[in-house]
Amino acid sequence: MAPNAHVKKAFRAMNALGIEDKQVKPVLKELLSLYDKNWELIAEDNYRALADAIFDAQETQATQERNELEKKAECSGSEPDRGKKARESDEEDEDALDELEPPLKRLRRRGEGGSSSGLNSPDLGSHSLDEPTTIHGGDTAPILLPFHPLSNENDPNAGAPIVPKDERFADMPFSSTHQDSVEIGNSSAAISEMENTNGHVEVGETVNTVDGASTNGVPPTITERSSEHKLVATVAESSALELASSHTGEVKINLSFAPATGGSSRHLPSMEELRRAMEERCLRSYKILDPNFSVGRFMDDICSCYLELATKAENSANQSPENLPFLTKNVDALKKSVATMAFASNGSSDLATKAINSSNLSPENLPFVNETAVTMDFTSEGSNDENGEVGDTMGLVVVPECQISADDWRLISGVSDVTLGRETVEIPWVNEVNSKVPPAFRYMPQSVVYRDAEVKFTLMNISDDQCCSSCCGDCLAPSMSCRCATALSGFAYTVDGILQKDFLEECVSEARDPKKQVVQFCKECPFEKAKTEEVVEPCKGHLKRKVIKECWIGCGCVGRCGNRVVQQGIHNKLQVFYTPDGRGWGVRSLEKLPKGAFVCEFAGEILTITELFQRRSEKQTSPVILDAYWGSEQGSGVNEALCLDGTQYGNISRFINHRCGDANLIEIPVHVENMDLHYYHVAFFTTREIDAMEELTWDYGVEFNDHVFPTLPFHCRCGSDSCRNVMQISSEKTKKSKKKKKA
Ligand SMILES: C[S@@+](CC[C@H](N)C(=O)[O-])C[C@H]1O[C@@H](n2cnc3c(N)ncnc32)[C@H](O)[C@@H]1O
Repeated sequence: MAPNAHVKKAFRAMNALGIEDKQVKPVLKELLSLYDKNWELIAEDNYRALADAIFDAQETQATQERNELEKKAECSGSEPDRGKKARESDEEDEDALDELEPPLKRLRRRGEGGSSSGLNSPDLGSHSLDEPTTIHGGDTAPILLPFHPLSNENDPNAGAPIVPKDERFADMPFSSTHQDSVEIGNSSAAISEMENTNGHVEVGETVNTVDGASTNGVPPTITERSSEHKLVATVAESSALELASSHTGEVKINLSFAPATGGSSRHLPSMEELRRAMEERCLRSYKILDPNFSVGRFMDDICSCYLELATKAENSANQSPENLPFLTKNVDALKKSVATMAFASNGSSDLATKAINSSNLSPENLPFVNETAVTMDFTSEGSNDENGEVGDTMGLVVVPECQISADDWRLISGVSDVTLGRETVEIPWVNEVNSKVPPAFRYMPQSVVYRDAEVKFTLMNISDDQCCSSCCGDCLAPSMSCRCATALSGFAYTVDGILQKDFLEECVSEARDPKKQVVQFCKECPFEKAKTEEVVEPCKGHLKRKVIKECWIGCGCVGRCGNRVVQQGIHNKLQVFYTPDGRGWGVRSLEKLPKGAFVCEFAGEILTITELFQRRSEKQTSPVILDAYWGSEQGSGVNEALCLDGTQYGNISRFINHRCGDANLIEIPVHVENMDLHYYHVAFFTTREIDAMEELTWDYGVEFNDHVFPTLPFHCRCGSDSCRNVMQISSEKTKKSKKKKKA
């Protein structure tokens, strides 16, 4: 059978990148099944997903081959002349590495060749990175943006969440894990990581008006300015690195450490190091696939554009601020900034705003890191006054510290990874519904004690029966009799790193099937006590749960032991997206997940229940109560009854929405560090196979007729057939109509 047109096109696009058919075929096959033959998704962004997948496959293969090489080298290593051998093997390794790298990556790294128009028409063999930085005009390659599946005219559902498959149980039970509501988009209340970072950033551009004579003797990397915001000092550091410059050298981009952060004592990376690192990152983070792309040239282009725009302004009669290139296109940020004041003094604040809006310069491509200052250097005619105040012509524009709100900052910086690089995988966000950005919070991959919670991970308190010191290698190997596993009733995980089928089924039925539930009652419930009401109410009961014990540092096994899953962190491709049906942000999986797969844990501040109640009067909370052992023989002291609050400090799980009864995730207590009954990790696992693009949900355990803290009521839109909110509303209606009839 002749290959269909889709297949042909895909092959052609990959061939254009120098990828052979035999490399394309297996990956395409996999992708087709993963995307359920959705060619639209595969073809999006010039077959970006396919190219990505091929690179990933090549990288995996390369790593494997490299590991094998290393292993072989280790085995055959001989003692004499070690230094020379090591040097030689380093060089060989580098060469081998180069050989193993995907061809496109190699090209990009060395600046050999490239295409002139992205994936469709590569033109290998054009500019080298080492060439003079004079490439302008139309031959710059397009930058492919991160993959955000968008709905389109033909397929309005593309990118929309796939409604989870039903997996119903009769009569929805009470669950003792509660989740409070989080105010959507209430970013001003929460502390933002970005705000924090912003506190250190000095972002500015200077358009100095110094004539040629006055610049004599000033090194080209030094910016002339006299702002009270001390950008001069920042750039005048001898450790400044010149990143790029315009063809004529009039415009430069310099990078230096801010002196206040002690940056001057750091190692100053070389241009080559920086370029390599950035190009790797561009490939990884932004999926810039065009072989012609080079960070160096991109920076040079910024300089050239800057010069072009400035020259235009110079030539125009009024030097309109519209022509000033801003490092921000966010109006609100500048409304509050010195920039606005500067223009206002000139009677041009609205023009400043226009200028901001018209700026196409994307700051995400500039190094806006918290310890580093970026400056642009431009020399033209005119003058600044001595105090650095902005004169009548082009002026210094500085966004001062702490003036930009978190939302502004995210808009400006285009931060697309909600984890801020704190997980081993990036988790992008996308909003195809409105212009909202994710709420502000500080991302932390692990829970951290807020203040009083008694959580100790001392080596002293890991008793022998809580670790497997006599194990070695992988505890899941058949010959091992691992204590961690035997402390409970056997291993929860399979060798593939997913939950054992039986274990999962039991967890699900224990949580959802009233006949299987075991509810424990406290003599004095910490929760009821914390309410500080005159009469302490009786305990409402806490669901007993199956728990997992993973191996940890006291154990003799290897880090890759199969009984270490949750502690390895998130590894699947997830995305935060804005739900189209009024549930705010949610999380979906970008790839198919098997049943029983670990997705993420619920990380947040570890609070005592007392702290939770104190906090409740001041802030919104989003707690998960760690009550799996409450009501068992071991009582809970005041500082031992704990919960996790992910509202202000948390991880991706704070975005996971609720679904009544048949959610596709289940939370399972996992002991990692020890078997402390008061603190454990709460890990989410899939209850069934998950499709790519399907939203992930868990049952918060909220009772919609229970208006008692911590369950702040929300109108449930989970859409489940067993929605407790819908049932509750209809039962209330029935009651009301019965009452009416009686009356
Ligand atoms: C932990 S947050 C989940 C993330 C949240 N959607 C957001 O935008 O940040 C919980 C809040 O999300 C909303 N939410 C979660 N599940 C919902 C559902 N099934 N129906 C309506 N709102 C829901 C409620 O406002 C709830 O208080």
